Amino acid sequence: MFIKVENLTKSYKTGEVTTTVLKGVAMELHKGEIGVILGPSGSGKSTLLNIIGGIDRSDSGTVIVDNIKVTKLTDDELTDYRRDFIGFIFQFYNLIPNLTVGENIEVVANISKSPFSIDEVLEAVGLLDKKNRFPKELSGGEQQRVSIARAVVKNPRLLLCDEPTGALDFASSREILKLLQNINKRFGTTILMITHNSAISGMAGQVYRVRSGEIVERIMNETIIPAERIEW
Ligand SMILES: Nc1ncnc2c1ncn2[C@@H]1O[C@H](COP(=O)(O)OP(=O)(O)OP(=O)(O)O)[C@@H](O)[C@H]1O
Repeated sequence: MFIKVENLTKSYKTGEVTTTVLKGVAMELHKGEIGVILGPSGSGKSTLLNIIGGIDRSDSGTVIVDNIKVTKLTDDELTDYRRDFIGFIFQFYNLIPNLTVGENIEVVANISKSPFSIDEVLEAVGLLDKKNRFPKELSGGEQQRVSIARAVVKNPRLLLCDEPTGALDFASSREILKLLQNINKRFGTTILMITHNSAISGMAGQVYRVRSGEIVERIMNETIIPAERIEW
């Protein structure tokens, strides 16, 4: 199993108040698969994704990604794990405004162990002709495509997407989902994506529905819907 999460718990303490965010979560995902985590706001989706990606730590339980016991890593090992294995895509693109599209991607390629070529990745996201533009000269959908190229260029073993279409209109969202499906096919990248939009779940091999810090449903899709056919 490529991702294996067992009995994961996490609480946050603010002053006297303790909020239990994950209550014994278990999930798994095969190599090369697209998984979706579906659930309402505040249900613990980002916390789960961040622990899998080594941005946050659990209180107890285990996360194993490609045979790496993430929950046992030291802080330094977690930094290497994030840099070498994980690509992150967030709702907001976090591009560096005074660098061009090409340079935004190059920054990541330069610190990667076995990066893809910048032009190959830009071509895959359909932005090769905009390589010398600055982020502010692009639409929101195009900026998100740059952030996908930036996450993919390092040749990550796992791509983690937190509401990647959250800031986009329907047409741009569908383009982004199509692109993620293409990246999964073309580079064989395993993708785990958070959304609160249940229409998106059709494009995934597996869907985990989260409610109040618990997995309440696991759906295995026999047929995967091409993103261009998704409607909402
Ligand atoms: N650093 C933190 N300190 C305190 N509470 C936190 C922290 N991070 C998250 N929480 C709380 O944990 C709960 C789950 O948050 P999380 O972001 O994982 O949910 P989510 O399902 O991703 O929500 P959304 O879809 O709104 O992003 C929320 O009640 C949130 O307020």
